[in-house]
Amino acid sequence: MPELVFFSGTMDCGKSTLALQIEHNRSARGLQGMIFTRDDRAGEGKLSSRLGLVTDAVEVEDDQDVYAYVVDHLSRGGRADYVIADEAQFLAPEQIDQLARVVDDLGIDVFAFGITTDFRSKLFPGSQRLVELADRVEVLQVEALCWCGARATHNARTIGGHMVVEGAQVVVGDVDQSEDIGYEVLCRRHHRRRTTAASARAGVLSPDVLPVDAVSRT
Ligand SMILES: Nc1ncnc2c1ncn2[C@@H]1O[C@H](COP(=O)(O)OP(=O)(O)O)[C@@H](O)[C@H]1O
Ligand SMILES: Cc1cn([C@H]2C[C@H](O)[C@@H](COP(=O)(O)O)O2)c(=O)[nH]c1=O
Repeated sequence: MPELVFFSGTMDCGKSTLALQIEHNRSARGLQGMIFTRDDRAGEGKLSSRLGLVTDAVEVEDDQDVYAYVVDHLSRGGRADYVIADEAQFLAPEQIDQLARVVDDLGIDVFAFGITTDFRSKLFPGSQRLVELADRVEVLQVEALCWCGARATHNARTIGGHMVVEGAQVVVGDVDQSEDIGYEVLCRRHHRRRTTAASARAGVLSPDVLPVDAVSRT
């Protein structure tokens, strides 16, 4: 049975790498995939991994009907044995429904990759729809780590290394503290306390370092 699979995790946990491996393994066996992406850091029409691999992809536009795009490709004699959609959190909920239709009406596997929640730990609309519709949600095996060593489960947006909670939901960027605006993956405890690696180093007061009395009053 064809499936809609959502591979989800934090930033920097290997989603794009896995997407490229799936593409490599299938194309090595003569299958032809259709690859969608949106707002990859490497630029328009690219699917890239931090390991340095990159491939061409179809850049999904606002209001684009991805189901119609696949049908049009097939009707022109093209092949699509499977579909990959990276940065799927940036797709509109309607486009996720269209991917589900690719599975159900065309019998094609769709592998979607994306982060589930934004820097405020709120679901992206596209990811919410994927959780609602996917046959399977897969959490990646290689865990990204918080600075404290715990499994990273949340994405923080940082300015100058310090976590911010105001701003637009979509700001394309990397897990890079040298940039003005960057991202850092954290465990839930440190995301809740807004303690990034830089603020921990700077000894910024957080409930982690407050006296027990003070913690019980907060
Ligand atoms: N220099 C490196 N050596 C080994 N692995 C690396 C290196 N740089 C990045 N990685 C691996 O690549 C992962 C990020 O892969 P990527 O596919 O770009 O992530 P995602 O798409 O989830 O943001 C890191 O978690 C790490 O496992
Ligand atoms: C948390 C968060 C992330 N983004 C952006 C930043 C990156 O461009 C992508 C995630 O890419 P990755 O391959 O998973 O690292 O999403 C955003 O726009 N808003 C956010 O809140």
